[in-house]
Amino acid sequence: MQELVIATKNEGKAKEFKDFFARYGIKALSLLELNDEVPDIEENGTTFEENAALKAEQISAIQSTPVLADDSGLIIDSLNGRPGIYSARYAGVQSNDQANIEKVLDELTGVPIEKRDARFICVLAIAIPNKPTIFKTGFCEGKIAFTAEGKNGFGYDPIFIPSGYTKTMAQLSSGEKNKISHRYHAIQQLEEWIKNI
Ligand SMILES: O=c1[nH]c(=O)c2ncn([C@@H]3O[C@H](COP(=O)(O)OP(=O)(O)OP(=O)(O)O)[C@@H](O)[C@H]3O)c2[nH]1
Ligand SMILES: [Mg+2]
Repeated sequence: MQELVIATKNEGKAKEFKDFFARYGIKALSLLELNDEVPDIEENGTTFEENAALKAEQISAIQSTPVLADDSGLIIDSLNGRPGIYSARYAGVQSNDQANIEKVLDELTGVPIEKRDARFICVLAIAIPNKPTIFKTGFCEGKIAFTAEGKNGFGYDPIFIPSGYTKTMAQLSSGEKNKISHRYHAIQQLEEWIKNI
C-alpha cells in the first residue's frame, strides 16, 4: 500500500487523515508513527500558509519524501479573528483543549448568538523534494456555542456548531464531521494530485 507522511503530532488530525486517505488506498503515517525520532518544528510563521510550509518542508527535507502538513485553527469574528494561528496554544504554550475552550467561552461571555460567528480553516502544504510546495485551503463556517457539548473530535469541536446544524461538531460522528469539515474541503482539492501520487 502506498504511504504518505503527514507532518503532525496531533492524534486527532492524524486519525482524520487516515480515514480520508484510506479511501484512496493510501496509508497516512503521522510523525507519531515514524521509526526515527522527528524534532518538533517551531511554528514561528505569521500565517497558516507559512506554518504549514515550515512543517511540510522541514520534514520532507529530513525524510526525503513528499510530506503533507496541516496548519489549522479557529477564527472568531467578534474576537478580531482570534485564536487564529495561535489556536493550539491559546491559553498558553502548555495549554490543552479544555483550557483553550474555557478561554474562548470566557471571552465570549455575554455575546449573543448573532455575534458568535466563526469558521475553522485548514491550510494544507505538500512539500515534494525539488518541487515547489503546493497549498490548498478549506473552511467550515459556524457559530460558537454557549457551553461545551459532545465527546467526539478534538480541539474546539465541543464549542463549534457548524452552519445548518443544531449540534456541536463533537456531537457529530467522525463520518459526519469528515463530510463537512475544513480539513475535508481542503483535501477534496487534492484529488488530482492524489491520483498521481
Ligand atoms: O475543534 C477543532 N476541530 C478541528 O478539526 C481542528 N483543527 C484544528 N483545530 C485547532 O487548531 C489547532 C491547530 O494548530 P496546529 O495546526 O498547529 O496543530 P497542532 O499543533 O495541534 O498539531 P501539529 O499538526 O502542528 O503537529 C489545534 O490544536 C486545534 O486546537 C481544530 N479544532
Ligand atoms: Mg502545531
